[in-house]
Amino acid sequence: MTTAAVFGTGSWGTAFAAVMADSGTDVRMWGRRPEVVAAINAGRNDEYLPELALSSRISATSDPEEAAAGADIVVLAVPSQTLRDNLGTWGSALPGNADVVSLMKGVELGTTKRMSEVIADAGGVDPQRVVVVSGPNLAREIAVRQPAASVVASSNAGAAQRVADACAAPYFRPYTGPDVIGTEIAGATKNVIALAVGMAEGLGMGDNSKASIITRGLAETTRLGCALGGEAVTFAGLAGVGDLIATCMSPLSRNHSFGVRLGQGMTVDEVIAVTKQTAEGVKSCTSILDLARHHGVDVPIIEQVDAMITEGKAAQDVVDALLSRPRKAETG
Ligand SMILES: NC(=O)c1ccc[n+]([C@@H]2O[C@H](COP(=O)([O-])OP(=O)(O)OC[C@H]3O[C@@H](n4cnc5c(N)ncnc54)[C@H](O)[C@@H]3O)[C@@H](O)[C@H]2O)c1
Ligand SMILES: O=P(O)(O)OC[C@H](O)CO
Repeated sequence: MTTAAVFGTGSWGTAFAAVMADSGTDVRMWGRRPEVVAAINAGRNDEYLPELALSSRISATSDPEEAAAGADIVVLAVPSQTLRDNLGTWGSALPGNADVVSLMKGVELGTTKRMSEVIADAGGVDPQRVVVVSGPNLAREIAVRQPAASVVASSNAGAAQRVADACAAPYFRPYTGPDVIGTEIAGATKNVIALAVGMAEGLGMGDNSKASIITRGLAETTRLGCALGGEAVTFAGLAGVGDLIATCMSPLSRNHSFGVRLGQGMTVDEVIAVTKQTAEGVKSCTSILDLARHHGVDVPIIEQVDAMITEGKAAQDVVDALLSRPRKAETG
């Protein structure tokens, strides 16, 4: 019997806990808010996933030691920019022999580290034990057991296989792979492209415009990921184009919805004020742009999203800037 600990009781931490429970894995969740912990122990997490009745295989605690004790797999699902501080607080509770899974889709501000690098760095975890799960996995669809697939990536094939075994459910199909860098860059960057697509939708643009941003967004995501050491094939797969389509097209995506509001004319601060959950692209656009500049990669859409988020550039000016760039060959 596999036992997993899930750190983070938000949408995806809870939905992934439910997937693992449906796979036959016992799950203990750690949450910082006592009312959410109590709700989970009563079989619900209504604040994040009101449609989900939790399995009796899932329990919760506010004590990180209790959550992690004896876990074969530790799953991390807190907002990306909080991971380092969290690991500083409870990283020492993680069992030395557990596989450590990142569900997070962000790049750390300041350091430009991917989440697997932060886990190794701040959690003292051997990179051979780090696994990344990423794909078209909108939590609210998974919570009602709609079929979806995902990528379980690790440089250690055994670790990827163990995690895939612990989350394979009748409606959730994990595919293993070795490309940690590509999987993480694809997951973090699609959030930024979804902000741009949402912004276009908010301006009243239709499917041609959105498909154009998605496709050119995939081109710059692939360029960046490959420059960092990722494999091009990853960007054509579930963690790449699969997640990009889901996030850019779905009203369930927080990043997409954030972009729609910007396109409708709200300011960044106004949107933040009405956004309760994590929209990772809002913070990671700057760290991803920093990564791209450091590696000399041209990322015009990410650059414009960053200007919209950090400088308050107007949505229409973003569109004008993108359309007035010098023309070039599509593959260039
Ligand atoms: N929701 C999805 O559909 C989905 C799917 C795949 C991946 N992800 C990724 O999973 C990660 C988590 O997203 P989510 O949807 O669960 O977010 P969420 O906003 O629903 O939940 C975040 C959780 O972290 C907690 N939290 C917030 N600040 C914290 C802090 N400083 N310390 C500790 N805990 C803190 C919140 O209380 C909440 O329990 C993100 O990187 C996201 O991109 C989300
Ligand atoms: O709601 P978002 O925008 O964080 O996207 C959720 C997932 O990453 C989709 O796979």
